[in-house]
Amino acid sequence: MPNLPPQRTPIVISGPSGVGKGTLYGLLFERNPDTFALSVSHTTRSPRPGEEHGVHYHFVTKDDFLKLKEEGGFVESAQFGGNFYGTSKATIQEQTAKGKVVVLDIEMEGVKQIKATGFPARYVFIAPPSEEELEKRLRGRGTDKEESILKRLAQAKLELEYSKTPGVHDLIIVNNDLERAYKELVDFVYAPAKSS
Ligand SMILES: Nc1ncnc2c1ncn2[C@@H]1O[C@H](COP(=O)(O)OP(=O)(O)OP(=O)(O)O)[C@@H](O)[C@H]1O
Repeated sequence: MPNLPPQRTPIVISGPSGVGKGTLYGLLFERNPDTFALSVSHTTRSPRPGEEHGVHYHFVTKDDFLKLKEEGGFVESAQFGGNFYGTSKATIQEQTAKGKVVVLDIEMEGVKQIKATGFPARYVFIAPPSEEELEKRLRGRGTDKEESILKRLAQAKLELEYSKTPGVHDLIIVNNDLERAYKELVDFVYAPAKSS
């Protein structure tokens, strides 16, 4: 039986690359089966080894991406590291219709766009214990070339700055100890619905 949270509002998880977002919501999915669905983004970047179309991303051509964007098919889209990324409305609607709590893994510009549209969501920011530790994790992960690591670290500084803006996020979790960070996430996600 799915362990459904009292609130079913989609959860937007953001934070610098390499901070452990995927690791954290991976645990959420694993420990609460059939409850959550990751919103699969569209991207024009090439798949990394092991990434599958429709599972990790919808891999599309630049032309197809721009056409969907023009049609207003994205709740957010951004260009990062020379590629386009976006979350399609249809993807969120399909998963919500299936009864899932949708989790969106979104970078900073996307967060700003979704907030501007007034899309109902709960915003969680994952912060690193320090910039040094973030660099260590990015290198330790072994998926990125040096140039990409440097770009991600520069972007991380901007994201950390933005995360300090009051009222942007409903919860900020410092991902130091993984189990403690997980507990903060799960307590937030399963918090009783607020009566307003
Ligand atoms: N609390 C933690 N302590 C130590 N290492 C961690 C912790 N959380 C995650 N990591 C490690 O940090 C690396 C980056 O994690 P992950 O790939 O989940 O980051 P991400 O934020 O999803 O990155 P991206 O946005 O680039 O996909 C991984 O090697 C992961 O195992």
